[in-house]
Amino acid sequence: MAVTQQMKAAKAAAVELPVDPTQDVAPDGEKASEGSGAREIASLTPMMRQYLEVKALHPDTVLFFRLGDFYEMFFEDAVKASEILQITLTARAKGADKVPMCGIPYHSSRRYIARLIGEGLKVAICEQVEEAGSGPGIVRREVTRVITPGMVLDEEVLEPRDSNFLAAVYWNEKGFGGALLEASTGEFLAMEAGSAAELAESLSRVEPRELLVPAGQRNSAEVAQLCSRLPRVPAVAEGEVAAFEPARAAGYLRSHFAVQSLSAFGLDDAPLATGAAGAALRYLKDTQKTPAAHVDRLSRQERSGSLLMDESSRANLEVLRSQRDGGRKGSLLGVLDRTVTSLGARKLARWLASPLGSLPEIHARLDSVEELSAKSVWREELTGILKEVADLERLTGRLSLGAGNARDLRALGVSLAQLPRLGAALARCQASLLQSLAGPLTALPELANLLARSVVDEPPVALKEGGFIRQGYHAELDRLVELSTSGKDVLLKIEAREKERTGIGSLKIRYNKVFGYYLEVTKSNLHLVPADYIRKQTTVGAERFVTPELKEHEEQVLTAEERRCALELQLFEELRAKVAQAAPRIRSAAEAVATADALLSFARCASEYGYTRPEVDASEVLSITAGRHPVVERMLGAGESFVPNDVRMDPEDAQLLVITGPNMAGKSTVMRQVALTALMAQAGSFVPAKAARIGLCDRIFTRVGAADNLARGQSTFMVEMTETSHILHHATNKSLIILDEIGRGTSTFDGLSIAWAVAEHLHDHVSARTLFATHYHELVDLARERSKVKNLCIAVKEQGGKVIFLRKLIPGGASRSYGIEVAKLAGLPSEVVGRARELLQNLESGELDDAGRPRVAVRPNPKKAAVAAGQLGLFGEPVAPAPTLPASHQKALEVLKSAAINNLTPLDALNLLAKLQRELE
Ligand SMILES: Nc1ncnc2c1ncn2[C@@H]1O[C@H](COP(=O)(O)OP(=O)(O)OP(=O)(O)O)[C@@H](O)[C@H]1O
Repeated sequence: MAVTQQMKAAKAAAVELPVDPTQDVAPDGEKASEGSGAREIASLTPMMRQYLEVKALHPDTVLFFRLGDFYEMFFEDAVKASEILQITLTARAKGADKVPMCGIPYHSSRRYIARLIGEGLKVAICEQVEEAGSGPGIVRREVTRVITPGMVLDEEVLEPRDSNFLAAVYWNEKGFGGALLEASTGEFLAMEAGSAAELAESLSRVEPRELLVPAGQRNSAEVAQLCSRLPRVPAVAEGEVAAFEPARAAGYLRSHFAVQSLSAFGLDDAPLATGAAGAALRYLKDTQKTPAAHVDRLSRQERSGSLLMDESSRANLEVLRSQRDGGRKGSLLGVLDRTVTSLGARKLARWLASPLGSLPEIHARLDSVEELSAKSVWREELTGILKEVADLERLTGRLSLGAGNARDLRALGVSLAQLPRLGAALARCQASLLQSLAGPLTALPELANLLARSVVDEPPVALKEGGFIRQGYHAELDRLVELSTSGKDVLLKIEAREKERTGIGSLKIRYNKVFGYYLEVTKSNLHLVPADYIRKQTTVGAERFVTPELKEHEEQVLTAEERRCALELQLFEELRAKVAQAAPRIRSAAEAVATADALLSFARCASEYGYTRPEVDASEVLSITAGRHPVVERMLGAGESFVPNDVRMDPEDAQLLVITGPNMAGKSTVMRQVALTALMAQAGSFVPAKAARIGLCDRIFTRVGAADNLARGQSTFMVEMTETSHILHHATNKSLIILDEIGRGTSTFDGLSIAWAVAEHLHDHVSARTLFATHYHELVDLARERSKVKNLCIAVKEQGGKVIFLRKLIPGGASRSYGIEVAKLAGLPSEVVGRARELLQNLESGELDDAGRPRVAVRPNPKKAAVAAGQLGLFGEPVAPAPTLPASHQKALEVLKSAAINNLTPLDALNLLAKLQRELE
């Protein structure tokens, strides 16, 4: 029977069935036939029916159905999950209709959830919401929350050093609106943009994990455009169309934030951003089943004010991830992230993804880095304190949401206790930014004290059984704890006394839910039982008794225990409310911790990697002395060293640098290092150079390599041209452009023409600082025509027939590409290399064919050529009537004949022969 049919049938009918959940086929074992709805339903247990009802409400999720200590998955969910999670797929049933199922233990569910989320799936958690046996029928179960790639609160599912944003988008003919919401911290941003590309640029800074779009739009052209620019978004979810509707969304946001107008958030004139923000917040509340009290702020994000970069430029420059495997290793972030806290790590990633656009802010960061890099003792001191600070943002988020436990309170308390020390250390600094961080860090002493006094050092994970409130914090709790512990002691005393009184050595005081505490006497000792024992129950080998004294103590012990747990829970809630109240102050402190940690990380890199402070100003100059590539220099093997290079760009005479040089010489490396140096400087970091002057850039554009977007349905050349077109349309005289081998995706002449025209346009109309690497050596001639074009090349030396890469950038154009030498180095078969050399020689002779193309020799088939030559009488009389050749080829024939006579080079003769052969074929 088809699974969906079974599910549909379950929805349609309601029949009481046997209780055993494992028996999900008809009691008689008969196979239900297709379409036999009622019988199919009759074949389900109440549990399976409940499952199917819940699943019908959450069809787009993998449903985790709680059964005892396991989450079980059934039907397609089980098939999918067992494959992804690599767990055994079993079947529950008898007969032919087997229901696929698999399960995972409740206690280790988080890592399984993380894997499913990582695949872009949603997981609905269905829990038992009442005690077993507390009502008639099977226990009630409900979905308590839905975890989606963009909606994660669980510590174990979240990647500590990565942000986890949901991006909601809404658009109409006027433009695009977006909202970014981090469920675990409550961070909430909204923005508007003129196009999908512009919006994607803003969203990409935080690498959102999920895109929320209005229902029915998943496959729209707009979503396709956004997704193609946000390649790291693993999932697209749809939300109710009405939730995006601006007026309704505005009402929803006003009521959530309890404000009259959204003007304080900068959203009163931003209907598209409002629509996206309203839908994002609703999605959070719907999936997490929470009022989302921790989302207590919303801010409008403006594009201006930071250095803009689109996702593909960020990817080309390997800012956050390496292109090799998408990991941090091999990326700029991988090198510069020396942060201690997760807060700092996330902050640093944001700084690199979105460097600053304002000089005072850049200088403030640079001042801080300068001070910290000079004082290693301070760095050590600050690092020591930061090691004690947990993820304040996420802890507060969890606790404010009502999802945290006593361990979170403890971790928060310990962290808060460190903050005044951190504040005091920062207050000693000279740099104004560092000093300004001290204030928020010293603003929470009461909460730190409260948590230190109230929560034990090592609280249990579960709240239900108490045991996490510190002795001395609450008098009534202390009394109850005393009562329940002393009550237990009293029971032990009673047991010892009764053993002695009765002479029954095996007498035991035991407990069960039906009788509470009782005295158990084995059958062989019954004759010793005193008259005041009241018999309660007989079991196989023993009898159970109670006494009035025992019952009185039972009352004390049990009620004290119960009241103690209830009181601890109440105290926990009170503490949690205090944390929620202080959330804005904790967040400011978290922000200060993150900033200090990120600055410290920059300082550590500056001092350990030999970076220098860049001069950043409002000019359009970009001048780097002895610059290095921050990542390549750290990846070189033992014995290798990075060769530093100077690059100077100036609007007067060096605005466009044409860089030529052999393959593998280091063209891409030098261009990327210039872009990364500018980016690092604007992020507030020192740079890998002896000296650097960076005129503030408004954007960095790159067109590097053949980013293969075939998956997006575009050819490599089309992608190249689309990206180039984007650059030509958006670059300004403040931009920095990196163009690597423009035009290489098409034929030589087309490519050269395009490259030339692009360079001319950038020089004449855009005046952006441009680095242009090319293998078209003809472009070197542009410098003769355009005053602001400078030629640079990377030096190589030929020695003993080998090419030695010197990696040094020198003035002038390269004379050769050495592509064949590189191909040889790469291990191409010697036969192929030899043939390539032969062809190259021919091409370089500059001879053109009849169509005006450079002539490429075709290696003749010796046998056919001999026949052709014989037919033409080349070596004497024709052996057969010569074919009539068109006039153009008569000339070739003449040349060939004279070649034979005049002993021209064998290569020329062969070429002519080959040409003739082609004609004859
Ligand atoms: N300045 C340098 N010092 C040391 N090693 C370098 C330097 N520049 C480049 N390299 C090394 O040379 C390798 C090739 O450099 P790169 O990819 O920049 O060459 P390219 O000229 O762009 O080559 P192609 O034209 O084939 O794309 C790099 O991976 C790096 O390991």
